[in-house]
Amino acid sequence: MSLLLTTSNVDIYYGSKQAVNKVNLAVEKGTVNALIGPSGCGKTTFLRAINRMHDLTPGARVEGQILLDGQDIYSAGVDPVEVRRRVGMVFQKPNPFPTMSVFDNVVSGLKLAGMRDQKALMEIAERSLRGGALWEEVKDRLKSPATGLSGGQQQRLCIARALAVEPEILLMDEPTSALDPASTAKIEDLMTELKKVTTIIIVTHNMHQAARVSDTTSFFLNGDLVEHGQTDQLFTSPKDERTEAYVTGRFG
Ligand SMILES: Nc1ncnc2c1ncn2[C@@H]1O[C@H](COP(=O)(O)OP(=O)(O)OP(=O)(O)O)[C@@H](O)[C@H]1O
Repeated sequence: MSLLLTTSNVDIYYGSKQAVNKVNLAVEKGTVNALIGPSGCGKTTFLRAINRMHDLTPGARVEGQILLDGQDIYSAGVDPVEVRRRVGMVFQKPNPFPTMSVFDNVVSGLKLAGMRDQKALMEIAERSLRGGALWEEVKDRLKSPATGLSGGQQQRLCIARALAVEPEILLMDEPTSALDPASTAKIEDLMTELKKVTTIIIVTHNMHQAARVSDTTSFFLNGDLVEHGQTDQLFTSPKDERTEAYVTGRFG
């Protein structure tokens, strides 16, 4: 295993309000890492810092250091667009581009980057849709509108779209919270496959989901990273009494 992402003393502010305090976290390549904690504890705020999404939020500010493969993604001269290619994101609600076909959704990032070779685009679309466990369901309707897919299929399409540009990290912000149990199970199964090609950081409200899918878990409370560890250890023998209270359902 090798370290892929390291955050050092990361503070995040919205105006004068501090939402994340001095977070130090190390993520190994090829793992699934869950961020858990009660509503408003800063999970999403921290996740969005990892691909410079806060650049787009007026008043938001990130301090400290986030190293991706040894490079500080906030240092001068680093292009945020390139950071977002290296660090993809899947949101709570599936958000395929509504006017585009299934195929065009998957290859949209590559086309934007200037790729025109149809054969290469088709190969990447197939590989990405297979990666998103969606190929068999859509291979005969690649030119149909993406909005014709079910919610669960749309979310797997968004995963395929993220995979098409070969991200080193895939951020997932409660990716199954808008889905039914069968679609949720498909995406949970998929995560185990995805870590062969990328590294996942997932925000989830669902502790059972964190326990099922992740290798490590980080417990956040009031903007602090209270405890980080191997998922089994964190759920069965937490070191901090606040973690124990949360994982045993005493609050949150
Ligand atoms: N754009 C924003 N402007 C101002 N404050 C914000 C903004 N986004 C989030 N916050 C605040 O920052 C804190 C952390 O919010 P965040 O969404 O990161 O929490 P969370 O743990 O992801 O919560 P949830 O589980 O409910 O999604 C909260 O107090 C929230 O109100």
